[in-house]
Amino acid sequence: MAQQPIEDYALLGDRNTAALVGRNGSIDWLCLPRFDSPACFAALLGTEEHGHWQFCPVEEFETTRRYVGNSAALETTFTTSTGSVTILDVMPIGDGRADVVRHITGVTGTVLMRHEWVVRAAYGKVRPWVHRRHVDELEVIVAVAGPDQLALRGPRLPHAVDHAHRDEFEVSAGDELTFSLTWVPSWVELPASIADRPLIEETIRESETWTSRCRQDVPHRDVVVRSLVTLRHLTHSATGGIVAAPTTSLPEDFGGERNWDYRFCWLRDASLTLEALVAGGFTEEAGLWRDWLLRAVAGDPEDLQIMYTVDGSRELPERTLDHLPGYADSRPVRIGNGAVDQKQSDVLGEVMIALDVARRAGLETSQDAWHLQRALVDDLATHWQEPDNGLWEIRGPLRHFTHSRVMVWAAFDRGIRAAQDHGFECSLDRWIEIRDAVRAEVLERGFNAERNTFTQHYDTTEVDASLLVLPLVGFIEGDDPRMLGTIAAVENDLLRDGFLLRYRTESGVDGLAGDEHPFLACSFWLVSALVAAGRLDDAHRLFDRLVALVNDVGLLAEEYDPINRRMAGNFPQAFSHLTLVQAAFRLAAAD
Ligand SMILES: OC[C@H]1O[C@H](O[C@H]2O[C@H](CO)[C@@H](O)[C@H](O)[C@H]2O)[C@H](O)[C@@H](O)[C@@H]1O
Repeated sequence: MAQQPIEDYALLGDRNTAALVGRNGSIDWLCLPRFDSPACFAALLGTEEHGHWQFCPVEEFETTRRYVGNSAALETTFTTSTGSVTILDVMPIGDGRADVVRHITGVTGTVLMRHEWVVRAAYGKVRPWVHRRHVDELEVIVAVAGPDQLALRGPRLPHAVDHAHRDEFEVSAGDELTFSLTWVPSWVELPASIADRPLIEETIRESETWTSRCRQDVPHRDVVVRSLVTLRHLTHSATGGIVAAPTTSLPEDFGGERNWDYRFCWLRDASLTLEALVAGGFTEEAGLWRDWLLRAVAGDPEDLQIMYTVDGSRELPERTLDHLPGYADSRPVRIGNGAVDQKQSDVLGEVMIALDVARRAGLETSQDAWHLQRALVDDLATHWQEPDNGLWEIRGPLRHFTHSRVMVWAAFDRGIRAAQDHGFECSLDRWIEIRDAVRAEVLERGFNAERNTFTQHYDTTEVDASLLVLPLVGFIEGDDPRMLGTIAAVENDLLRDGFLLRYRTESGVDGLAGDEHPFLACSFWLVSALVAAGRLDDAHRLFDRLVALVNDVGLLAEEYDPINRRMAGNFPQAFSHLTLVQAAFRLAAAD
């Protein structure tokens, strides 16, 4: 099987797009030029035939890897019985182009290396037209398919065999070889190679400078910093849009149908990412995203979507890619996301909280920004009582999810706060009336006195991990007896081998076949809720266990399968990393 375990992948990125490279030196996923463009390497969801780019020893080898400092440059070391070799993989920040540079260095002895380059357009479906030509007197292999042009450069280029390009060569201690892949539109002249050392070093230095701003006093600072770097690499630098993950259809249930495309900007995930970045001291990024938001949701508030593409476009129709067998045979492989048309009433609450957090961190608010927020909250005031699909995007009948109702409360609460603190104009009395009404409604209909817990929705006694957010957004004190009861019920019903499920799939609430694994963001929310409840030792213990789940280069998927000890779902996922950061800062504040 071409595919590696999910945790065996590492992320490369240039903040326009991202690649996943395995411990076997194979880049199995790369969408060019943007996160949500079609993949040219799609072996992650199929076989090597669907596109990959690999350097590795021919003989048996062991792998160790690390990111260079706090950068996204990855150094992989292969050790064989005859010697060792490192590969430094980096994606320099491009301007209208995208590049992957792979710098090979012989460290000890001599190692026979294999090189395999298989390019496929349209997610592994289309063989491009591949030819050799000279650019600036150097030989280049060029692959062209429709709008895409890819050029492979290097000191020795592989040979065409069976619709792939292959080579073998020896690397001895002290040898250095640099290969590069460049993408530009097919109608543009190929630019010069970018594979020079100063540029790689500049890319690394820039990241070191960026991360040095992260405060020192957080537990597991190295893991927190890697999470922040990961969130940064899920942010599209030109537009400020933040993707939920750079992959599609890594399964929540191996062999099952719970496979979704996360290469889009959810208002919820992006708002929470912004809060995490602000908590880490990165206010500039918050400004970039705030401007993205203003552009994306500009227009009639009634047309607000729960997600957009990274440039703020509205169309992301869901369809299946039937030519791909899927990761571990998990089908269908989906691109686009049907949840775009859902009603998720929590979203405006998350947006208003993020904008509040950004303002408090010193980000200036313009009257234009306020007018937009006021229009959105005013619109909510006309339909705040309606049921929705909830934050888990449940594809069934609309319900009154307690978490959604609380986030409706939060939207009004933060709007009122902004108006009172900054003297902004709004229908203050009406907003206060609704805020208080929705709070009273949640306390009456979203709380089950018999079980002493808040419930998943108004017509059930089931619980849901999203209830842990209630004290975190200020709806209720963390040590209120109703919240202590909710934490106890969530722990009782949803802990699986010490990690938290979102909800019990057996209840049938999501209408999908199969099961899912503990959802890492929910487990980090439990850490934060335990801090708020004053159970600091428990919070630290859980945080230590969760942090131990990161892979060898500090990355987390959406879910974790504690039985088989493997990651599940899209990877790396912003939700997991942002809740890790938030939990770390809450622990730091409480210590
Ligand atoms: O579980 C079903 C849903 O799963 C995806 O949504 C999840 O990921 C989103 C992005 O991180 C997150 O915002 C949401 O809260 C999660 O439930 C998928 O995108 C949905 O289409 C699917 O229904």
